[in-house]
Amino acid sequence: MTPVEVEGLRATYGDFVAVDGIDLRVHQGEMFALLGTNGAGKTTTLETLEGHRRAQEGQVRVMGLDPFAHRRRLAGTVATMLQDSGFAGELTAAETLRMWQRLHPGRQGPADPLAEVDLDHRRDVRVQQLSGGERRRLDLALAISTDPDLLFLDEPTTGLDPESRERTWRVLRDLLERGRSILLTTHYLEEAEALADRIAIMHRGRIAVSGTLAEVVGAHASRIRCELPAVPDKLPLFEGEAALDGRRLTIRTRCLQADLHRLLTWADAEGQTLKQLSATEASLAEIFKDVNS
Ligand SMILES: Nc1ncnc2c1ncn2[C@@H]1O[C@H](COP(=O)(O)OP(=O)(O)OP(=O)(O)O)[C@@H](O)[C@H]1O
Repeated sequence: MTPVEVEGLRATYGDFVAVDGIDLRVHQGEMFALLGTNGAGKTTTLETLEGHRRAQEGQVRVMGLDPFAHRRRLAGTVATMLQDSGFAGELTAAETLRMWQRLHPGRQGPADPLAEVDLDHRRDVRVQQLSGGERRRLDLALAISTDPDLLFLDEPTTGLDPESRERTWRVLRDLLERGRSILLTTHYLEEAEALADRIAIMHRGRIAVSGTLAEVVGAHASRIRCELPAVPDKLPLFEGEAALDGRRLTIRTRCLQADLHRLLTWADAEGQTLKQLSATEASLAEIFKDVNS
C-alpha cells in the first residue's frame, strides 16, 4: 500500500486558493520533503492529510483511507507533529507523554521516547518551562512514542540548535531504516538534501518542481564560471546561455560537458588562460530561488 496518495488536491479559505490541484505520493520507507516559501500551502496540505480539514476537491488517501473520515482509525498508525501542539503548560514532559500515549493507543515505541530525543534530564520539568527547542523535541518524542508507520512532521527542526538538529536527524534516519515513511515540511534546504528521498517545492499552492534530488538538480541548468584575461571580441557558440560581466563569464547550460569542452578548446585556440574556472550543478538553493522568482 502507498502510505500517502494525493491527486488534484485543492483547498481554499473563502475565495483564496491556498492549494491549487497538487499531486503527490509518499512511498513506504521513504522521506518526502515538502519545501516552499511562507504561505506556499504546505501546512494546509499537511492538515488535510492529517484529517484536520476535508479535501475540498481531489482525492486524498492516507494508508488507503480518507483521513478526514477515518481520523480516529488512523491515529494508531499515523503520527503527526504540528508546528504548535498546544500542550497544557502545567504538565511535566513525562506527564504529557503519558497523557499522549493514553490518547493515542498504538504499538509500543522506544522504551524511553524522552531519552531518544535527549530530554530524559527534563522529564519532570513543566512544558511551560521548556525552551522552544526542547518543546520541539518533546513533540518528536510524542510522535515516535507509538511507533507509527507514517509520520507527518511540520518543520520538526525549527528553532533547534545544531546538536539537537543532528539528534533529530538520527531519530528520523532510524525510523526510515526501520521502514517507516515520513512526510515533512522544512525551510532548511540542507535538511531536505541530507534526509529526503524525494522533494517537492510548492509555490503559490502548486508543486513547481518534484522528484529525487538528482532528478530535480539534473533538470536544472548547471553553471560554468571563469574569469578571462581580457574582454574577448567574440565568444564561441555554446549550447547554454553565456553572459559576460566585464571579464567574468557565466554560462548556464544543460550540456555541461559539451559546453565546458567548447570553452576549453576556444581558450586553447585563443591562448587565453582562464582563471577561477568552476563547473557546478545547480544547488537546491538556486533551484528554490528560481521557483520563487
Ligand atoms: N485560516 C486561514 N484563513 C485564511 N487564509 C489562510 C488560513 N490559513 C492559511 N491561510 C493562507 O493560505 C496560504 C497557505 O498557508 P499555509 O499555512 O498552508 O502555508 P505554508 O506553506 O505552510 O506557510 P509557512 O511556511 O509560513 O508555514 C497562505 O497565504 C495563508 O495566508
